[in-house]
Amino acid sequence: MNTLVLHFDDETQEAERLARAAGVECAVIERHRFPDDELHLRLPANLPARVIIYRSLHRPNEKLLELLLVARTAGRLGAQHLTLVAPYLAYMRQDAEFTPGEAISQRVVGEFLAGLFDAVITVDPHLHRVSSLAEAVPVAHALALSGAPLLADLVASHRPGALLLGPDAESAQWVELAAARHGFDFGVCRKTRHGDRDVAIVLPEGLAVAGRSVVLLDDVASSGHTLAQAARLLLAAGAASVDAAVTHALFAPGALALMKDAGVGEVWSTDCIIHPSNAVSVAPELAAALRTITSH
Ligand SMILES: O=P(O)(O)OC[C@H]1O[C@H](OP(=O)(O)OP(=O)(O)O)[C@H](O)[C@@H]1O
Repeated sequence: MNTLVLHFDDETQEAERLARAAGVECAVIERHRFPDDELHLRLPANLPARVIIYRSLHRPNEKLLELLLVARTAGRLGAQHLTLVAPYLAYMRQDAEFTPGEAISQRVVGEFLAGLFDAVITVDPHLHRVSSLAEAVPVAHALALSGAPLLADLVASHRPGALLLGPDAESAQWVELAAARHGFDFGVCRKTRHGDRDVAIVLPEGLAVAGRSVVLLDDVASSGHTLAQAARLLLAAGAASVDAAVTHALFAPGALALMKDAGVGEVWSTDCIIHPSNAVSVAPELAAALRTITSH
């Protein structure tokens, strides 16, 4: 055994899926919380040269400290090459100082991770003003995969003939990819964000939605307002149905209810973030990405 996947006990299934797909062993990191809230972690005592840490970084704050403890300990226990597989990568949205004094969290967290790991693999990181993951997380191997092909296949099997719609300009990349893969009709809305839970959306001009089965495709659903607002407009314009497919099921409390109230039917997601809407696993893609790193 020269490669091992390490994971925490709340992501056992996902880490095991990855280990199976990659053909490597996996082991759990034991975690105990002391009465004063400090963490006690315990890794397998003898580690191989290559270690992969599986940690999806939604609700990230404590997880980042765990990664510091794990990575430093893994190095002491014999690991020579550390890969972080973080299907959801946190703190990628704040990539600039929009008002003076703000932390540029993407840079700080990216440099923090680069100080711990030799390679980072993630899926659909929310990057805007930087053009590649390596710019945000300056490691030797920074790989950003996309959940869009998997979601496209899912939509093709559940809603053949659907009209695919991206809720904002950013989503055009995923909608175009999915449309090219299966020949869906598609369109991209315009979105203006006024606040965390306040977005205005304009449907694409001239796109006929009446009677169509529409599937909204996006990278993340968080408060659910983007998808809910798009669904309201589509149903008001005569769409026969509106479903939604997202890579990252962040879903803040109340988000799903909001979307259902707006008329969204099915909600599908990848297993990047564990959620009842998970309908497809990214493990095979993550395993393929791992192989490209280990071949170096
Ligand atoms: O469920 P919600 O709370 O509506 O959030 C989800 C939306 O937020 C993100 O875009 P965002 O509006 O942040 O784009 P921006 O980064 O360009 O502001 C993401 O791409 C979704 O479209």
